Amino acid sequence: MSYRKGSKVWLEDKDSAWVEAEVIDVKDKSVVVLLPLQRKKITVAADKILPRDTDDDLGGVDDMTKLAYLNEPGVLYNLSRRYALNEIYTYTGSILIAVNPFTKLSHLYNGHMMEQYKGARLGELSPHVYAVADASYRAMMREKCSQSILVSGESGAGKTETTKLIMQYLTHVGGRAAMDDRTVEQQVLESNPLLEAFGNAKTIRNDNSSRFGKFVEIQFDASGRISGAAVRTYLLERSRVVKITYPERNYHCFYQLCASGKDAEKYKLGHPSCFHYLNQSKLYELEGVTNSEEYLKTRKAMDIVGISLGCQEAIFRTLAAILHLGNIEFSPGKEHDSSTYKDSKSYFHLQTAADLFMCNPDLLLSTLCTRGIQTHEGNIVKALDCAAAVANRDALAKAAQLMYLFLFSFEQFCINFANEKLQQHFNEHVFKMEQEEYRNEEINWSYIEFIDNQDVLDLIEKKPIGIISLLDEACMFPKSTHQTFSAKLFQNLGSHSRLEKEKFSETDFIIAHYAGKVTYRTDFFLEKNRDYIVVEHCNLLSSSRCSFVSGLFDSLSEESSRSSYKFSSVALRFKGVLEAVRISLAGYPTRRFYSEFIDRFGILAPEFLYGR
Ligand SMILES: Nc1ncnc2c1ncn2[C@@H]1O[C@H](COP(=O)(O)OP(=O)(O)OP(=O)(O)O)[C@@H](O)[C@H]1O
Repeated sequence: MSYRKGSKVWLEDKDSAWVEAEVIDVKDKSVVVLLPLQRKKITVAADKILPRDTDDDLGGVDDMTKLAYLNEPGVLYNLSRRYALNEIYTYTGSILIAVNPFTKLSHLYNGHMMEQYKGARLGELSPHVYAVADASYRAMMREKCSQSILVSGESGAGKTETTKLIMQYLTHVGGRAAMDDRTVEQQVLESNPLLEAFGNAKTIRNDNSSRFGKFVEIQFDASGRISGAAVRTYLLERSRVVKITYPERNYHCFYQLCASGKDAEKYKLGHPSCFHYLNQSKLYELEGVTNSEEYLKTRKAMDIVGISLGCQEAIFRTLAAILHLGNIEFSPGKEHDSSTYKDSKSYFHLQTAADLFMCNPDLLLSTLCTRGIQTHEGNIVKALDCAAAVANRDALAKAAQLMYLFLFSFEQFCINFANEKLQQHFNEHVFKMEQEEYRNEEINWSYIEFIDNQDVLDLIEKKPIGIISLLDEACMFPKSTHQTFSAKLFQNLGSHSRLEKEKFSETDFIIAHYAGKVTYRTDFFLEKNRDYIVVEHCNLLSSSRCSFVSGLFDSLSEESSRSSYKFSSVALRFKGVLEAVRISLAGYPTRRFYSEFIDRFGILAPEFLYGR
């Protein structure tokens, strides 16, 4: 890009990312710019500035592709100008960007608005999440094939709210007339409080943060009416059950149950401050939320989605058992390095937890304080000291893992692999749509280059030599350790441009992902990949007469809170959006309606203009 005196530009800035500037002198490889707001002149390298749109439309544009310069500062500036006017939605072509308003914008979401967007072409009305939902509904009806809407963003960005709005819209256009029975759509919407009670918790960023991934499927019949729905959840953050720090909370359901009055009494529960798994953070209430009312809402949601009373009872009994389990403390036993319950208070919680789990208290105690080891001579039982018994207790509460020191790395690896897959899908999708548009407009164009992350995907999933294949292979040999796995990894893939060895470790590796480099600790990779479960815990849980327990624990798995933040540093926050912008930029990014174009540039070719 060449600049001239008077060019309006953006200058990179440590504090505010980008500031407005104007070129006042151009030298060989540098330029002198004036910062009008700061009233100073500075000389900077030419690659530190980017061109700025001079068409100063104060309201911003509703589609980024209308920006004269599609670059990061232009995109951010446009979003902020719109945000200032409460315009939270903006398109980038067919992608909708939503900026969380953190306040109720009731004029945006109501029956009247839904009617407005029904059947309207994408882009005809102001950008809105209803428009995206409508476009996919129409595409499904037209093409007779399934459609997917991907909602992504960092924690607190508004994914859950957006998903609910999409569901509300789809139930509006695809809903049936009210019947005397509960409708499928009602059940779909009503399942939200239920999922939130058991899978959401307060975090630093979000009072109601979903600590699990969610895949919502809504099925329609040939006439476009909703015929069924399913919600699949995965990757619950299990470590939260046993460990929380201020100002976060454990899962909402625990506080709800403690505030449930009679039910709490039945399960010998009291104020959350009495329970180790809840009192580590000393924060029990949420602003604007009453735990006892939320409990009733959760129960109602359970009724609506058809969970029987018996099953509801089993679920809450299990939750109560977990809280009692957390209060069992240990002291050294008679033998060296052994442990037992500490005092009568701990015994009370042990007894209560066993009652609630519906298992034998002696079996529960031995499960907590001993560990079976397989040897050539057969099985032997090893006593656990107090610290190990505590870890074992927490592992039982989380229902699988023994230690969580480096626990997250494998999950982080899986999540980032999924992100790579999504990124590839996203690139190809945007790219294909560009192609299609050029074809429709009969525009000559040449192949657009875009960031292809196939090499990262090959590194991870290629057969027979990729990280996953090598890991699977290592898991088949009982003598493998994470050291032998890492050695094999570097031996086979050490020269791959996306893989590096961590300098200060023999076994950690680094992957250069599309969004940046991430270090993985391999310590628990093998165990995790084998889906390691402490045998004693399985035995205890399967001895339980409560059928729900095994189901609940089966479905639990870990999610790394670290990883969810990893890809969301400020610099990477707009990665996906900017990639879409980059693809547009490589093609024909500036789009004007024909009439607008003639208005503005017609004067340059009057003969052509008037000839028409
Ligand atoms: N469209 C919206 N209108 C008003 N408020 C919103 C909107 N979207 C999000 N919010 C507010 O932001 C909060 C966080 O949003 P949400 O829980 O949807 O984030 P999330 O991306 O799902 O976060 P997490 O990944 O932590 O679960 C909501 O509780 C709500 O207060």
